[in-house]
Amino acid sequence: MKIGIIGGGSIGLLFAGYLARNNEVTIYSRTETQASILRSKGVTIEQNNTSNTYRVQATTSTNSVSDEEFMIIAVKQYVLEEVLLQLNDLDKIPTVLFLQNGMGHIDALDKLKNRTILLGVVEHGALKIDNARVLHTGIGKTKVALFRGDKDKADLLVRENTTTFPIELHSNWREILTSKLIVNAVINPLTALFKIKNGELIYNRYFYHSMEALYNEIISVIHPVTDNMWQQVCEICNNTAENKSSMLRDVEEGRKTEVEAILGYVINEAKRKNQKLILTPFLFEGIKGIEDRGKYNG
Ligand SMILES: NC(=O)C1=CN([C@@H]2O[C@H](COP(=O)(O)OP(=O)(O)OC[C@H]3O[C@@H](n4cnc5c(N)ncnc54)[C@H](OP(=O)(O)O)[C@@H]3O)[C@@H](O)[C@H]2O)C=CC1
Ligand SMILES: CC(C)(CO)C(=O)C(=O)O
Repeated sequence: MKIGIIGGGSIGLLFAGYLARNNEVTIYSRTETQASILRSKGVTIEQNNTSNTYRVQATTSTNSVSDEEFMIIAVKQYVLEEVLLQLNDLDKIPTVLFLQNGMGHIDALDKLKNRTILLGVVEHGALKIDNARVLHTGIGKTKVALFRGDKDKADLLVRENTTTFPIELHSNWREILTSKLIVNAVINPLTALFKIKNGELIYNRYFYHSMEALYNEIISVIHPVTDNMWQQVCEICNNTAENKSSMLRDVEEGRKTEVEAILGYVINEAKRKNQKLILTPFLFEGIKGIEDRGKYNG
């Protein structure tokens, strides 16, 4: 199958490498510099002292899409609007899969003309090393569900399921996104503000208590869809113990974070339900403050 991936960051490179084992993959990167490196070197996935390189095609996202059957959108939520406008002929791709954290992208999907739209959540830890290499820091799952269109298209992706790159099909997109939202609302802001790897939230009893308190506040607004949500949060911390969350990495590199799509969404839901929150707005302001300080420090 021909698969396109928009975004050559941690998740884009991880998906490109694993999917290139059996498919023709093209990465649509932001810069021609990265595209040219990818064309000549391929994508290398490093994991547990092993390193595997896969051949891919690459071009920039300002070009028209080719004749891919499947397009995976692996950019941050806050550049999504710009990317969807920029990419010529995206409408022609039959199936598009969105992998963003948070819930900020859902409203934009109705405007798209693609026949099948899938939503996915990624529980892997992945860290881009350079333009062509990614470190697979934690094996998690990718959960995929149909937003609209043809369910058989999701099966095309699920057949790529392996032990190092598990892919599961779920029946309800809202359920998988809600669970992931709770995970990110708890893990990401705490790791970003405390400057710790995901595992420390469970190994350090003080951080663990902070995480429990935040979890209880978040689930008072966003009700879990499974009985074992707390265990799931802890399991993800454990599976990605050596990983820096995407929000911590954004903060360290002075980039904008996805806090608006994650905690911003929780705060809006609380307002809508007339609920008062304490920890969530505190953390939201803390992360926005760090983003703002980045601007002044150049
Ligand atoms: N990393 C992780 O462990 C996890 C990430 N996620 C989610 O996956 C999504 C992607 O995250 P992640 O891969 O970590 O983010 P990264 O910041 O590593 O990658 C995003 C990529 O998007 C590229 N990009 C930005 N603008 C454009 C554009 N106009 N055209 C093409 N590419 C563009 C960036 O290019 P450039 O570098 O040139 O600016 C960058 O390579 C996020 O929603 C994140 O929350 C979910 C679970 C785990
Ligand atoms: C699963 C987790 C918490 C992995 O770090 C993630 O989604 C992120 O960092 O954004």
